[in-house]
Amino acid sequence: MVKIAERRPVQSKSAELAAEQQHFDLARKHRERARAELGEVPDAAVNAGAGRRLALFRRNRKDALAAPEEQVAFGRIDCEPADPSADSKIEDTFYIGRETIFDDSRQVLVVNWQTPIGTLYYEATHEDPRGLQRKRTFQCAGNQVRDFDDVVFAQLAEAVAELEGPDGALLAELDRGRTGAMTDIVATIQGAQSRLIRSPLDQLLVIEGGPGTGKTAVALHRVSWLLFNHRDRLRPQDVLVVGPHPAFTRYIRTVLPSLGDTDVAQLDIDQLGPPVQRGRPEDPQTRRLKGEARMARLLARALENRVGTPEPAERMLFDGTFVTLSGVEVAAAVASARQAGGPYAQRRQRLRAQLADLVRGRGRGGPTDPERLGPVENLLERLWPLQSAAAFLRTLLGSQARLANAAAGEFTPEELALLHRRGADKLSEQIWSNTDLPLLDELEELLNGVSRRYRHIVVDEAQDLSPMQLRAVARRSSTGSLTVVGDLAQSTGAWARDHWGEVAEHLPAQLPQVVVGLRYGYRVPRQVYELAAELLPVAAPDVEPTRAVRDGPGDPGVHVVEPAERAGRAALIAKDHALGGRFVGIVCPAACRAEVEFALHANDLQWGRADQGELDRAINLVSPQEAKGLEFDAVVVVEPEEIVAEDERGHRLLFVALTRTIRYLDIVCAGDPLPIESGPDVTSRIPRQRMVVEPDADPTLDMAQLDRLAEDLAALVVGGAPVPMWDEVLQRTAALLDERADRSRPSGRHRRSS
Ligand SMILES: Nc1ncnc2c1ncn2[C@@H]1O[C@H](COP(=O)(O)OP(=O)(O)OP(=O)(O)O)[C@@H](O)[C@H]1O
Repeated sequence: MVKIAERRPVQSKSAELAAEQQHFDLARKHRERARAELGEVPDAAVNAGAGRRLALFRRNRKDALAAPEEQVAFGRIDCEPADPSADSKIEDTFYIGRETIFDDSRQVLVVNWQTPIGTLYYEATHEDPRGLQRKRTFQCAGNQVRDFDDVVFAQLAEAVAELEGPDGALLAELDRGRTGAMTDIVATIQGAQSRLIRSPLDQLLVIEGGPGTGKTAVALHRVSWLLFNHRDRLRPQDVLVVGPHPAFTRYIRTVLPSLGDTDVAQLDIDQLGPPVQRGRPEDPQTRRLKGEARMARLLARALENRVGTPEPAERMLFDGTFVTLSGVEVAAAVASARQAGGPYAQRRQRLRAQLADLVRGRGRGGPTDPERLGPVENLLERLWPLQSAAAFLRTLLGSQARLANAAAGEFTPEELALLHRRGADKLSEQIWSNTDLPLLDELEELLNGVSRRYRHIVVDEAQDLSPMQLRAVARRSSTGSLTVVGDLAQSTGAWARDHWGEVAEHLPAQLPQVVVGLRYGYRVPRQVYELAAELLPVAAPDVEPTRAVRDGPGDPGVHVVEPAERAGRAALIAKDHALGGRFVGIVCPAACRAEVEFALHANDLQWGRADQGELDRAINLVSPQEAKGLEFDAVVVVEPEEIVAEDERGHRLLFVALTRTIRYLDIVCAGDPLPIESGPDVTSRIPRQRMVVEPDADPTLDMAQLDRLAEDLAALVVGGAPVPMWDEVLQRTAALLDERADRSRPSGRHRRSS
């Protein structure tokens, strides 16, 4: 089954490299043979369905194979000989790669990283070598072996106390330039990470750890490992990965396919609810209230309150024949539908069937033909109205009386006032806030039952989710098997948490709940982490700092400037990094957003917008909230005091902003670069930069520049207001421009062509 190699005599490194290259070439030849064979499987199948499944199987297998130019293996392990005293010492050597490769006599040339043998590669340490003599890590260019590093466990045990520090391969990997897409880490998974990746399926596993400890990477590799090792119980379609926002989901979406797992659903938390128009802002108090678990009870009661009471006699006319049902018998049918379990729509069906039976029963003469039961439908609609989640919620929030009825003493009048709002005249024009989405999802469940359930769910950045959002996750779990990922020191927003128990209490409880931490920081360079960690005593005193595994190219740059220079300086620093070929993130608080966009534009720079799920430019503009989970080669943090002011747990938000870089950090500010003392209310002392757009036309402005200016303005409008308000924004903009034109040119108004 496995390749057994003769113990090699000690060779020169170049001879060893040549031998390794020979093995790599051989394995590649057989990988290509396997690829060719997949293309040659005959199409003939017993029927069309089987043919389609066969074609899909072939396509998936082919997609899972690494590209022809990719290296066949990234490591090798040499096991201790079974009998070291025997004369002819034979050792087992296994090459570890992304997929198993056989030669044509079914000898294994490369072993898949997800197998128990692959696990040895990641988890052997000098303290517990797990029967290994040596672990070899290859450095390759494509399939060409350039070099390798060996860890000989016996020697290592003598030489070091701790193996979890970075090895050469890991450092090289961490120094790789970033793009807008996360990549897999199969070649350099660390021991503690490996243990989490292959930890049992049947549990609710919380993976916690500081920024850049690899939580997301581990959770995604865990999905791949579980899919491989639990093929009998888990198919890709049984797994859901939930992220905090669209930019994050886009950022991670290629990792699983690169591991060969193509059909795993990856959604951001707001996609769990029904698809509706979003963009309504919500004040923090209402946001907090709408996230509370008691909202679920309010919705359930409100729905039950919609069920009507019959008249003392319900009279219906069927093709000239009157049928009368007594209010008592109809009420009994309603009561039995109320008591029946299941979603509202299902119980409505049950009531319909009961009413139909009643009108046909005991010689009453009601029609048997379902087509002719119109009057029953009318009664049903009056007693048990059919409704969509959106229509129901709009009506409920728009009615003080309905809210008060559903509150059942569980909400104060002030809280009900926070919930009450006038809905749009038409349902199609209703704009929903993000906090409405879990309410809609809850209603969808109450009305129709959840449509899709998964056997394993990963929830990333879970520390911020409200109880209502967690319920939306929980109801999609069919087994209680979850991987929950997060960092309490990065927990901000209306639902900032200090304990994992506050999250887990809203998740399924049928399986054991286990919290495990990762302690080594792979992303953030030591100098940057040390600066950011100064916030921890204020931001999250109970959270243990991580240990950064590597140094960065230098200390963070701190640029304290006049407010008027702030945005321009940030843009120029970002530009310099981008010209150096770096992937740049400008983490910018809302208060400085307009000035930074203006400065980028003035410098002729294009930028990606995380709020539109884009991280596709060399320079990307990201809010501190959107920055969660993301990383860049270089990060420019604008005005830390404003970031602190943006959230009740503002120091945590700043901690997030400062820990997004893998190499360079620049802070550009007019206030304090590291406002440890300040709280959310102190920023009034930072002079605000007011943007002044002079209406005088630049005589050199050409059509292309005009178009670009228009595009930028349009992007501001799109990101700043919901679609139905665009006209309003544009009219106000026009009025402002008129005003400016009047002020600067007393003799005339600027003219808009009609
Ligand atoms: N074993 C590893 N080998 C190579 N790179 C790694 C390893 N572990 C983590 N990384 C890299 O470190 C970076 C941070 O990883 P990841 O985003 O998973 O961290 P995180 O703990 O989820 O961070 P955050 O809390 O900021 O979201 C990523 O670029 C990831 O690829």
